[in-house]
Amino acid sequence: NYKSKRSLLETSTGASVDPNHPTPVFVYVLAFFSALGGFLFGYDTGVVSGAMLLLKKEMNLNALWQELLVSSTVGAAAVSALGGGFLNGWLGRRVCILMASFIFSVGGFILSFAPDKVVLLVGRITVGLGIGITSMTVPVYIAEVSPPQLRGQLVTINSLFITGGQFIASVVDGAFSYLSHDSWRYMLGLSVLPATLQFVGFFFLPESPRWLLQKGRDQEAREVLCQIRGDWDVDEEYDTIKTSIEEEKKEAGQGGLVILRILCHAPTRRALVVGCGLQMFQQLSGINTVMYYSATILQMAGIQDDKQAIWLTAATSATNFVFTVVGVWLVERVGRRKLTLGSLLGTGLSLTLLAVGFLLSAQNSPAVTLHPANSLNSSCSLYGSCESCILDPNCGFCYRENSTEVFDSSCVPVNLVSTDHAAWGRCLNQTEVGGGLMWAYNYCPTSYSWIVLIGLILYLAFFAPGMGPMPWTVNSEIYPLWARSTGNAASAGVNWIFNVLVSLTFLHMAEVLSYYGAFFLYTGLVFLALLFVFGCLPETQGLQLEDIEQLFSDQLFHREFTN
Ligand SMILES: O[C@H]1[C@H](O)[C@@H](O)[C@H](O)[C@@H](O)[C@H]1O
Repeated sequence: NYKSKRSLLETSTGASVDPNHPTPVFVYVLAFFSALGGFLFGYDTGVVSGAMLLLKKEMNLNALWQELLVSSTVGAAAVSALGGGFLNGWLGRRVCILMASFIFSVGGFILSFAPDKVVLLVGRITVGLGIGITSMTVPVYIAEVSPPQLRGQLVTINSLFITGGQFIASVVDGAFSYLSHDSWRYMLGLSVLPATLQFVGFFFLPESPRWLLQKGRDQEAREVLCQIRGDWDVDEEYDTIKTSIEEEKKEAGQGGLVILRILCHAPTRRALVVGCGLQMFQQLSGINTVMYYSATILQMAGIQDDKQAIWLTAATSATNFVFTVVGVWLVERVGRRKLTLGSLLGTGLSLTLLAVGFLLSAQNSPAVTLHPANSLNSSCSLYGSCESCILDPNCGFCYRENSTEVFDSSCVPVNLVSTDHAAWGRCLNQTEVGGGLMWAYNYCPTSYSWIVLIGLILYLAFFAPGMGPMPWTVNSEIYPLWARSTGNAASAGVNWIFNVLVSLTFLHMAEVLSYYGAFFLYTGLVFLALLFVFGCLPETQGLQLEDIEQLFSDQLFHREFTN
């Protein structure tokens, strides 16, 4: 069974894994420069929301262009992650990282000097191409240079840099939003700095010894191993990698498309199912929806100053970042499997709480009491409650409130240039109106907001240590060397494809199912994920990469997991 197989593996390679042996500082340097790729991934996906608030006014962007500028990056990342597998196997991890940081720098320049929206789109696509390659290469590189007992932690640091990048992006968005003219150029262009740092750094850093050995560059591989293992005896690790490459050649054959060989060879096929499944479920848990709509969620919770919205997003990404630190700390203490299972359970319960909060708010949604004369030719006038009003992206809720109730409320069209105001009427220029008049776009005043707020914080606290980083960490280790680039490319591609799908469908889904329906749906998906992980994910902690394939020699869902 699984447990005895694991202990067998531990004794077969245990000799080379001495947890008390000091790890050379050089490995941390490698991990740091690689994880700058994670930082860029996080920064460039995170910075766009704040930049968009300014861009849509300055460049007069309609909804389609806003959507294009946000989603094109994620779409391009999907394409380049899939293509990155081939580049990775062919040119090596180091050249791919150099290439990605170069692409990031070029993208950053294009974005900061963009004269119009078309050039902006080119810049966003360029940056996306960099993100895709980075997202699949960096975890592989870190996993391949790390000693087994530190591998989980070092690869998870890359995820910490992703959430760190998202956090810094939201702080930069907040800071530059005070400089009105052209400040989006700084927001989007700042990523050139870490990209250049990574490019220069990687000029001096070595290629992965495993890739070198696979390409028959044995001498170089041995030199790199000596460099990254300090005064350890590298003979055993060197021999294990070499033998496993030879065995792999015999077992899985050599010719043909790698993806077909992965699919025809049962253990790698199972690993691919696990890897892609984890990445799919990560996105289906709704992380990016929760992060993106966190400002709205917090507004519902009573913080109604629009100027603060950008800082509220920073608070959310800070929470995501801080709890990823917990993941880095736990991954080598409790292992990948328990961490992921615990995280999913907590995420599912928090989503239930979020959904219940939204449900109670919807059921107690304030009624529309005023129907201004000129609203009759707009669809907004048809809605009878705040809930149905705000689910229509063209409408907002204009109202007064005292300490106990909402009154004098109407549903009116939103100003399409700035959703901070109505298109006409009492809430046309909210700042001048005063007198207790409020404008709510995307949310309703509710007294159940505290449930939603607690749900949001718990969601991030549970998601960030496990389901955030583990799909990346596990994918970096479950494939044998010959299948590693392709396996990671496929699973990273799945991650990006589901990222696009979830973000493009959320608002439509909310229109049909309302917010609580959408969150109940995510809850259901998370419980499915729990079953999937319970049945399929073996523990890879502490094992040498070359031994992990054996964990997939049994059927998925049929294993006896005692861990
Ligand atoms: O692991 C990361 C992380 O959790 C991010 O916060 C999220 O935006 C990404 O989509 C995900 O891949």
